[in-house]
Amino acid sequence: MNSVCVVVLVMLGASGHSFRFKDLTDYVDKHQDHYVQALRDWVSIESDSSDVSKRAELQRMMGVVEEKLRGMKGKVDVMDIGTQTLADGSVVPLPKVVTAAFGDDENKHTVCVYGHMDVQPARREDGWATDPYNLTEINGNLYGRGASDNKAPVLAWIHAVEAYKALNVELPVNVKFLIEGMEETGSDGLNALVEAQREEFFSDVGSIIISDCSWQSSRPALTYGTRGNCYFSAQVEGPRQDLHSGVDGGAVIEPMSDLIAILNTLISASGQILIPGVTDAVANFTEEERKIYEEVDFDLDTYKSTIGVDGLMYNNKVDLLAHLWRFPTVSIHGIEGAFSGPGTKTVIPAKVTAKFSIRQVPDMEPAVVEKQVTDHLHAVFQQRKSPNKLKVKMIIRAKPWLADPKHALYEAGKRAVKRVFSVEPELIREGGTIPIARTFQDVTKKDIIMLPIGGFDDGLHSQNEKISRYNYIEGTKLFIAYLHEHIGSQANNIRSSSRALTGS
Ligand SMILES: CC(C)C[C@H](N)C(=O)NCC(=O)O
Repeated sequence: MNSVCVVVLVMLGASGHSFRFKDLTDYVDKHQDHYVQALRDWVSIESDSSDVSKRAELQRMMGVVEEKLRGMKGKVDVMDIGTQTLADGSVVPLPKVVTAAFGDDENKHTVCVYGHMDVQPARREDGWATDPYNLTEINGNLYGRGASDNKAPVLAWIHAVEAYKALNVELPVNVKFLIEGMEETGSDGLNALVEAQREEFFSDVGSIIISDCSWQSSRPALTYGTRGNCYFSAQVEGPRQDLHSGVDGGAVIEPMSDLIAILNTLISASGQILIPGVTDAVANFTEEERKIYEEVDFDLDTYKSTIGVDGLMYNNKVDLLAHLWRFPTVSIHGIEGAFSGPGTKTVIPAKVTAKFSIRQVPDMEPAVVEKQVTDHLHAVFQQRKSPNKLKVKMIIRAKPWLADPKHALYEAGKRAVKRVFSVEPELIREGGTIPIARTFQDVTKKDIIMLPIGGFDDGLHSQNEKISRYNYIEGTKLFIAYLHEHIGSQANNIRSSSRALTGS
């Protein structure tokens, strides 16, 4: 091959499309302060989906996304997904879903970028060093609730498309967006929307991209699996109202004692799930998986110091990663109705409701887990012969998702990572849950790639959540590169190559 051919090939890329990557990334570099300000504006909106008193803010957030996409001249639609019935029976509107389309060239592949605008709760007094809703930059990190999960990644995708348009560079693929506002609480209403839109919005979509997760180390990663989530409430109700522990203590069987006792039968100190049958369906840990885990750049000491603990459940990398990614676990999150303020209130709470969840993996079935957990808790409660009443309810039923990391989409992802970061990405799974991922796979039958830009130490859901300026800006470049590399995989090849593995 002569040098003229080489130069032409570099300019056109493997696909034959011209690709002004340097112009695009220069544009991103020049606009980075503007991108940080956009993130500051978005983080300032308290779009907490778990607190209905914040529902107006969440709706406002969805309106801001809609306006942004309209301003970019996308074909925008706002979809009503109905209402949510709360525990007390009241009904509130669900936040609207915003979709947009950039380009409708039939000769091009169409990707759909999914993201969410809702966040977990955050209050300064939870231990944040800065106001969670005022994005604050310290040493290259941008601190704020939702910064990493998932506002910066959604903005990075929007800015990637914006850069192509601003420089008049033809988008190599048609790009659609689907942005929701209930991800953190189980994507209420979205499953039905995906079903309803299968032959409409999704008809021309070739593949779906999700950037709602994090790297496992400082090395960029591609994610090929997430755990699911069966989230429960267990309520024990006793006296008509709260009692005085001096006046009545000793006479009554306390709801809190009942509740703590049954919660203590969920998981052992060494991490073994004690609910009969729950782990029976878990898929076998294969040698192939073990080999992938061995390749992951993950240091236990760094992990310990990042999360601030002295010891872990497992002391070798492979076992630890396996228990983070592909084995189930039980977490107890909190108790509603319990005294939790400062001071020394001596109350006997009359009604207490525990919240706990089981991160669920292939091949567990939520309906089976629901029955196993409910039967188990009622059986141990019965043994206590308590006069109190127990009610168990499964509130979130999100299935796990698993893809084939050898799929052509992942090859495109690898090339994009290499182009931007000059390293091979690692292939990882994610212990958290993206509830809609599995529905996308099962209902639309489209292939999915998870392309994370969050850092391993971003502190999602925790105090002082952040994303680094580096990850945000280089992540935008990664998305620009991915849109190009995607066509390098040849749309036909992507459409016909092996489908994602399902797991159940
Ligand atoms: C790391 C997760 C996949 C991020 C996601 N946005 C999330 O928080 N999902 C809800 C969950 O509880 O896992």
